[in-house]
Amino acid sequence: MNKTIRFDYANARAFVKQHEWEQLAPAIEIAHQMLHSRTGPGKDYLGWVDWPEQYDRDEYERIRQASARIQSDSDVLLVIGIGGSYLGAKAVLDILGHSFYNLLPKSKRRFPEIYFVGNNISPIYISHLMDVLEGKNVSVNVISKSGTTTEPAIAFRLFREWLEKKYGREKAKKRIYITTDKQRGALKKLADDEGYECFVIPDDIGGRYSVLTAVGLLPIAVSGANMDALMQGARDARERYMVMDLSDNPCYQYAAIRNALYRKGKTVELLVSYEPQFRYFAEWWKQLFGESEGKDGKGIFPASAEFSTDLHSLGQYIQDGMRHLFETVLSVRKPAVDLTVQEDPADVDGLNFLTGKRMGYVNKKAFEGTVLAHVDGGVPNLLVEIPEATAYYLGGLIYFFEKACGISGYLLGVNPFDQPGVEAYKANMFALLGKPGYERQKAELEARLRENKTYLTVEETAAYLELPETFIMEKIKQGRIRAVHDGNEYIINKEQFNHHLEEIRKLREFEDAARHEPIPESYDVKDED
Ligand SMILES: O=P(O)(O)OC[C@H]1O[C@H](O)[C@H](O)[C@@H](O)[C@@H]1O
Repeated sequence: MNKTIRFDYANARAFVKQHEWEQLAPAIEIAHQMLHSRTGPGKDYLGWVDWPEQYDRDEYERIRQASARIQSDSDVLLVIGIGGSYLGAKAVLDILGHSFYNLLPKSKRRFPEIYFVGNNISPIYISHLMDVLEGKNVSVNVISKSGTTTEPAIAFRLFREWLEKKYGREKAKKRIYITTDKQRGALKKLADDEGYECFVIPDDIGGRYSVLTAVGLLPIAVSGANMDALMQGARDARERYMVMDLSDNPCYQYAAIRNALYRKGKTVELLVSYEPQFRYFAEWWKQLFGESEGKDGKGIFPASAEFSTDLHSLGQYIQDGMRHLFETVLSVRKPAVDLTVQEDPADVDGLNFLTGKRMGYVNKKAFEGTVLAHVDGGVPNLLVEIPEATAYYLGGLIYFFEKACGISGYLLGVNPFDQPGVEAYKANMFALLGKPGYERQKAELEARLRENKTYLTVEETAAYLELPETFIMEKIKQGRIRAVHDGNEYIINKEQFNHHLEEIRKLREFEDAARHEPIPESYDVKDED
């Protein structure tokens, strides 16, 4: 009989009155109904609810076969994707794998090194990764539901070229695996045209809910992790967290208590772990809750911390700073490996009282002491504990948070399954990059950018004043515009000279008007700082 994931909110109960808790029960029931009868906002994105039961078995088999192929013909798998298209796989790999897996000698490693890329726009990151690939056999899994996300698309261009250079176009095709929409999108079309093997992100599962689909499963399978156990864990969790009754459903209790805390000003939730292997699980969780709840001017801000590391940096704030925090500690009952503290005859650090103690035990005491201190400091503490860091419990944990997030979003009164706010920066970025169709926005945004700057280069000053660069340069050289050398270029402090910008413009008008007459010597735009 499998053990269960434990949720304990005893260290938060002092912050929530009994009637506040009881009053949430009917709201939980409504949220449960909305989710299960598919009547709430975002109802077209509830495919994840029954996915652990209803996933496509044929595709699952194809994932297994593709992973075996990658394991046999590749030293490296590159996983290209961003947000929901990489965080889940990275989280699972980090927890189930070796902390330094990619660096292990080949004799200690049975499966390919795995690197995640296309999750930033950093040329440094990509060129450094290319250095690592020298002399290695590489396969690529490109993951994008929309197929048009900028970061993975740029990375894919670069690595596709890299593969084609190394293997030739035809052989490269056998090393490219695409995970995208079933029918639509640029990536799907490219995959069909080129004959890349394709896996599906179902229409009714959003990116942040997709880790148990091909999105997460292919990289997870390549890493050698047990995807059957992962799915079984999620399946059992689905069953376990189906109960509508708040008093008997830990998943709903988590949703309820965080909502109760939010209502009284605890607007930041810190997901805390004492194992660095959970770092990316927290990143996955942050996207899950951040994109699901942060809208309509509402939502708990999901943040994370790693203890005891961050107790030496953020610890002061958590203990003593603004009281808008609560913590959810993710704990593993039994560490996968343990070490013993050695005796030091000189006892220079005074720690001989720990001699013979297991490090896992010391970590546990750090955790227990911290919880008490933080609760005393006014930080409610929740605990989510898994028996062991295995694929089975991880599958359950993923489902626990996915469902809690959906319910929590409904309690908050938002659509937990859309993310309209993510588009704003994208539209601006496209406009600034000159994407066709964005011409009007481009001019407006560039004007705003110039307006918001303190320092302008010659080029920016020229654009700002709509004057030729040569004119600005000439006036700087004549000493009529004050500028300072910054490396090879001049920069102009716009704020300092703001009241003169108009005069610089006039200077130009004078010149234009009196093209044949000299500019009056007395007109000087130089000024005190
Ligand atoms: O899978 P993709 O379509 O490339 O999307 C990747 C990510 O980017 C977007 O900006 C969304 O906000 C995320 O929810 C999504 O996970």
